[in-house]
Amino acid sequence: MAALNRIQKIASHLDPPKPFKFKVALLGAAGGIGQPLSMLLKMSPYIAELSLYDVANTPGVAADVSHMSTAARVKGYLGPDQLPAALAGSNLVIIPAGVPRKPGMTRDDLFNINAGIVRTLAEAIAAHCPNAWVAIISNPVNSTVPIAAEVLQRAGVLNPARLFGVTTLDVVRAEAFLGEIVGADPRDVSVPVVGGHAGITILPLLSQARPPLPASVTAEQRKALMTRIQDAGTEVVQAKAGAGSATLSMAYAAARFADSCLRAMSGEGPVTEYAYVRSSAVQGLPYFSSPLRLGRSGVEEVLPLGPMDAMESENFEAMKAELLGSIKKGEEFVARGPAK
Ligand SMILES: NC(=O)C1=CN([C@@H]2O[C@H](COP(=O)(O)OP(=O)(O)OC[C@H]3O[C@@H](n4cnc5c(N)ncnc54)[C@H](O)[C@@H]3O)[C@@H](O)[C@H]2O)C=CC1
Ligand SMILES: O=C([O-])CC(=O)C(=O)O
Repeated sequence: MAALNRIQKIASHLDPPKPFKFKVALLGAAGGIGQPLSMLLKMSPYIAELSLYDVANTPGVAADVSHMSTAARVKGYLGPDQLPAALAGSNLVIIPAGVPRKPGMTRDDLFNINAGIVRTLAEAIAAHCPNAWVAIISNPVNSTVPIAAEVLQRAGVLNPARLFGVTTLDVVRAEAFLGEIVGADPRDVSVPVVGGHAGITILPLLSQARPPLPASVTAEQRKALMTRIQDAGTEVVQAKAGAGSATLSMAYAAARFADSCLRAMSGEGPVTEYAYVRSSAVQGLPYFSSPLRLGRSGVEEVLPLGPMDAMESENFEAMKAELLGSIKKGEEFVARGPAK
């Protein structure tokens, strides 16, 4: 027994427990993404307090998740009156609040409802946790991130190094699909995915994939893989046939993104992650998803996109007008002010 205790003591010294120190707020916690994401976040070794906010059903979700035997303390908050308390002291705020697509819709078709939701939530963040890192999942991401940025800027608290559009699901899908093709564990696969988060603005850089695509893959098959990654959200929307869009894979992707943020905040850097951020990576496009080096203070460096082959360069040029249009649409929405 004494020997076992000694071994346990040595082992815990070699692998010290993670600091359970951060408060993470999840806005939209009772939804299709919010519920499985609540569960995954409750398992994070970095989270001391998990704040679950929604306009419906949070007491049940919070009660359920709080019974998991992991360290994070869980609190549920319901409705706008409880939003300030949900946010106060948060280090990271994750936002999957808003409506999802149905078959036949584009992400931009969600703008009219989700733009107002993101604006309201960003106003509350500016007032109650202005230094938090903010990760936006709500679609259309290409516009909702500029909306949040404009709100935070008008409140005088914008830190572009801490505002992210979550595009991790595009990377996760690229890894899964390439893993299938090359017969590798997706965890050993890497594919940069840059640009934005809708249709052709999603640009997988297959020429930089590791392991590389086999030489036997034809240009046509390469193009088909690129298109599948770009349309993967629609693939799920159609398969769910009216019951929503990706929720489980999105929760997985968001948990992975949150883990990267919390590792970076903890100083366990350098952490490399992809996200849609305000940057000067591409001339004429104030927001772009790039590989990022994250550190304690947020984005410490926007990393280069790297070389593109002819097909990728063509797509890169083709996406620019659409991405800029979506950015401007978000910015103009905030400039117009609330509907009278
Ligand atoms: N960035 C990405 O890669 C992805 C983004 N999405 C987007 O995520 C969003 C959420 O999707 P789901 O969870 O499937 O939708 P859902 O409808 O299942 O859940 C949304 C939740 O947001 C809540 N909500 C609505 N208004 C709110 C407000 N003002 N404050 C707080 N909560 C509010 C609802 O009560 C609901 O619980 C959609 O806009 C969807 O398009 C979905 C998948 C991937
Ligand atoms: O496609 C949708 O509407 C949801 C989404 O963003 C995705 O799955 O990538």
